[in-house]
Amino acid sequence: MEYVILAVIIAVVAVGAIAGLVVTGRRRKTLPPKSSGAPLPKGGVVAPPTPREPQVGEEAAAPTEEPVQTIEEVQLPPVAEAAPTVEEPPAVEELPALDVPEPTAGRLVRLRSRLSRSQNSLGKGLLTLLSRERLDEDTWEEIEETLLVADVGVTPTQELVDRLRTRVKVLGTRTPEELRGLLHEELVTLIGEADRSLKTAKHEDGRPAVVLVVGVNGVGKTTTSGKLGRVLVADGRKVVLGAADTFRAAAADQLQTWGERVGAATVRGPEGGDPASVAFDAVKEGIAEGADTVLIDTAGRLHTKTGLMDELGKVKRVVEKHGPVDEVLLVLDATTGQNGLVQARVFAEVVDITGIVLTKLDGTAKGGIVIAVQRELGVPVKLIGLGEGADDLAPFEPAAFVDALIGD
Ligand SMILES: Nc1nc2c(ncn2[C@@H]2O[C@H](COP(=O)(O)OP(=O)(O)OP(=O)(O)O)[C@@H](O)[C@H]2O)c(=O)[nH]1
Repeated sequence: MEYVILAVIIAVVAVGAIAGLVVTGRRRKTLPPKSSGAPLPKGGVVAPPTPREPQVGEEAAAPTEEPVQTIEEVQLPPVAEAAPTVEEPPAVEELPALDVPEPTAGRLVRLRSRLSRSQNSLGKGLLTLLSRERLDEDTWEEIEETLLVADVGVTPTQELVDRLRTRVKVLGTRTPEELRGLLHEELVTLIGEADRSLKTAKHEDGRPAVVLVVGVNGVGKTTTSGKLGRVLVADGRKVVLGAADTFRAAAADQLQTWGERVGAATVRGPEGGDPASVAFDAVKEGIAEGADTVLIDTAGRLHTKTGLMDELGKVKRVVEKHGPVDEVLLVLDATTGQNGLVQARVFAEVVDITGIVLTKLDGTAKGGIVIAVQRELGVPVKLIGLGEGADDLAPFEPAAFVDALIGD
């Protein structure tokens, strides 16, 4: 019996011990993992903590006070505008290709043969006379006459003959090369040095240079304005033309055609309109377009000096409301000789001429007018017209001109 009681006690103790072990093992398994020191996931990005579920018995969080909007207050997103209807692109009008004017440098050399009439009478004529074996008084008189007929003018002719006489005497025997060199030198000296550049560059304040082209009708004024526009375009300038010769609609058409060929805009007014107003508008347009040069063709169809004075004076005054005029170019027809000089004097009294353009030098033996007109007015010849072609206007260079007259 004592053994039975002992066995029961041992059994109870054993069961108790086993039960204790099972409970401890279960508790260990439910312990939360230690958060501290846990390694970061690759890339160093820590995921945001997941919100803790509210537990029963915990206080509910106070509600956030969101303003309640009425239906009227709700802003609706703007209604997308109706997609624009796709318009057909306008038919592209075929524009005529613009001319590319010839470069201005070396034009006189290219056109030298156009001076053939002056070459024969003035250049070659003088050389033949100077090459005579005996230079007697008669020969010197012939030399003088040749110069006068070529319109060199009385005073310059006298000067030249005197210098030639002295130099030929000093020279003694004369070879054709020596004579050519001597005559070249003396003619260039007679033409003289001057600033022949055209003031056509834009001003520092952005205002375009303004060039007035003046002269009587028929001298080639409009043609010269057109050709000069091309010279400027060839030199890289942006040009606006002003057709202030409102007496003849054809003159404005003519100028516009010249402009269109090189992409220069032309400002014109009604036929018979106020030339000063067209000139003013042309400069205004030039400023608006950011042009380098505004070239204004004026009218010369005036029979009285007072009329001319009034009109040209007004054009200049009105244009100068935009700023000073940079060049006033007087166009003269070389074939009219002394008559051209009379016109030049009248114009010089009305406006300050800054340069002369001698046209039609290709059609005359009177190339000496270049010397006479400069002397007469004290204004340099800046350009010469050597034909009716678009690029037959050349900057005047004395040495190249004399070369062309007497040959190399
Ligand atoms: N041979 C030659 N003809 C020229 C030259 N310059 C102009 N002409 C011609 O001279 C003629 C008259 O030229 P225009 O430009 O109409 O003369 P304009 O002075 O403007 O005359 P208006 O417009 O009537 O006032 C035209 O047939 C031109 O082709 C030149 O250098 N050589």
